[in-house]
Amino acid sequence: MIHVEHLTKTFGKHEVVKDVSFQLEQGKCVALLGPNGAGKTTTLRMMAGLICQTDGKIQLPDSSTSDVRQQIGYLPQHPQFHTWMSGKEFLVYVGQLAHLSKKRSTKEAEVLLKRVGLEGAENKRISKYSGGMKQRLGIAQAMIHQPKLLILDEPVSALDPIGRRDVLNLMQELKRETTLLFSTHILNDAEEASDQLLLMNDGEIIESGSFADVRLKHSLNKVVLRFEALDMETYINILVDLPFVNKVEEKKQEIHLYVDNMQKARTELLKLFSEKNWPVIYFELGSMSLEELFMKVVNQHAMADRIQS
Ligand SMILES: Nc1ncnc2c1ncn2[C@@H]1O[C@H](COP(=O)(O)OP(=O)(O)OP(=O)(O)O)[C@@H](O)[C@H]1O
Repeated sequence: MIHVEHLTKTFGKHEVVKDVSFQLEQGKCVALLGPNGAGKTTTLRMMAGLICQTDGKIQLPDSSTSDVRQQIGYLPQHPQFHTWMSGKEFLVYVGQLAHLSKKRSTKEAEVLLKRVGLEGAENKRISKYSGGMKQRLGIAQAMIHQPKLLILDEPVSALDPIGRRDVLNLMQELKRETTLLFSTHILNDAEEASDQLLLMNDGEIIESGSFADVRLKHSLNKVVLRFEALDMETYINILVDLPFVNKVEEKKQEIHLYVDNMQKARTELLKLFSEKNWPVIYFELGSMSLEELFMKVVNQHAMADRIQS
């Protein structure tokens, strides 16, 4: 376990990370989500040992090493490379900065270049690399000293769809061997790549847990239906009279039902579809897009803050 306890950072009078506590289970991949300015980068930079916290502590698995950076690999939001170097030269150089011998660093570099899919490009100058290749090289440099925790700050936000896909696939592989914490504001990427989320807003963690649990907690009493045949009126006229349905909305080719009780709605609707032989092609319970969920939690938090003050 990696424990972050009461982490706080103040710049001048501005408290940008406010008493943040969370735990990262070893071998998990966790997404740190939040709007611009929420405090994600500041939190990650404190965890990476790049800036000092004003208060609180970060406890890593191996407490015997005094320099936490030996246990942590970090990819900054805007990584910088010596672009006149080749990918391999750069990795060997970074490995030596992380106190590996030249021999060990060269060996690790060769293994990592294959792992991140830069085989064949290892002797090419970094200036000739695409954005996705640079990002994969950035991940390799963060892993050269085999850290226990890999921290990636916005690893995919600046990439085109192909680069994004490559890096997301790589993250899927890496999470099998190291704990991974990455920040993003691309919600679908977060859900695809990670097991858990930490949602940050205005310097605080306002939601955490698995995506499934968070979705369940904030799910709406709403059912979305789509039918193969588009005679919407017929369906709506029947659905609107069901005792557990409060409201029916027609949205493009979907019918949205707002219901009292999700369990009852599920059972009764399935019975109805079967009795009437309705050609249902889509049936979703408690639906809310990730964006809606994100906005709901952030707005609830802002509202609670306003009421308190
Ligand atoms: N060195 C600094 N000095 C003063 N204020 C800072 C410093 N670094 C960050 N901040 C402020 O701290 C707040 C949080 O910034 P941070 O970069 O951690 O947010 P973020 O969630 O990573 O945002 P983004 O998604 O835009 O990168 C912002 O208001 C920012 O202006």
